[in-house]
Amino acid sequence: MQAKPPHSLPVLDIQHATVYRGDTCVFADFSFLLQAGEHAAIVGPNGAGKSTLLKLLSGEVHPLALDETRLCLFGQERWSVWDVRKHLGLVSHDLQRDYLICAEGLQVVLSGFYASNDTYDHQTFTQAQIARAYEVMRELRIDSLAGRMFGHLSTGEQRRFLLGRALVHDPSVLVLDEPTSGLDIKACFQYLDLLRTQIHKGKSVLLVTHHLHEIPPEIERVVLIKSGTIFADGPKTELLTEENLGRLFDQPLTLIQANGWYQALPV
Ligand SMILES: Nc1ncnc2c1ncn2[C@@H]1O[C@H](COP(=O)(O)OP(=O)(O)OP(=O)(O)O)[C@@H](O)[C@H]1O
Repeated sequence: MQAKPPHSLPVLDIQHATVYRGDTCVFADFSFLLQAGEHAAIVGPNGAGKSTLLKLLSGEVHPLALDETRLCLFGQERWSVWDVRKHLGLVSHDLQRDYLICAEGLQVVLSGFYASNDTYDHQTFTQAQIARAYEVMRELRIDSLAGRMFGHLSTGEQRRFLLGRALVHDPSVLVLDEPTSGLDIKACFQYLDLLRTQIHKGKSVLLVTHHLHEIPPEIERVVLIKSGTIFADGPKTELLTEENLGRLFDQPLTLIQANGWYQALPV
């Protein structure tokens, strides 16, 4: 039987996962499926388990080894860190914190090839890899900043470099953790514009957030999670209601919508 190409297999298939962080059971019997080519926004309040889900994908945390538990990436139950890096472009806030402030922009993007927090003497880069890094920086409009130190860049510019780091492998899926938090309106809109370009180029996007305004119109599926449990999963147009979001965040709110974008306001 011919093996299916990775792009036609489900990106992510989690079945019956129970996950602990320290003594806290974050997920009990958690299941989630993301098909190839699909986009989804996982929306939940602080402490819902969003970061834990991302760490499950990056291999930083593991589910309990129960008979009924399955965790497949691109159809594979066992994957190497290398496979994850190549197929999943992970952009998380931890990176922004951990990054060496003296790394130059180009090094930040190149470090994606090694999933490290800087480039080091023992790492070598081919001309093709360097050319790819410049291609990504041009696409993200940060090529003129290639020689600037990461610590001397604005938060918006830093975010774009971290997106570049994730894109350098040309992964089929981008996984983003609250990508625009901390950005001003212009930087936020610029970032979302770049993200939408990636979606239009065919990348799947899994966005984890508690900010409704950063869910681009192209992401049509939302998964509402609270206390490690999915309480709704389906079309954004049906699930993003004042009632559902009020229950999700334990906070009455007014929901506004324009051109496929959403925003929550106080009542
Ligand atoms: N290292 C840890 N040890 C013990 N408990 C943890 C640890 N990390 C997270 N938790 C707990 O796990 C639960 C889920 O945390 P997680 O960080 O995944 O939530 P989150 O949805 O990402 O929250 P936020 O939006 O605030 O980032 C929380 O109750 C949190 O206190």
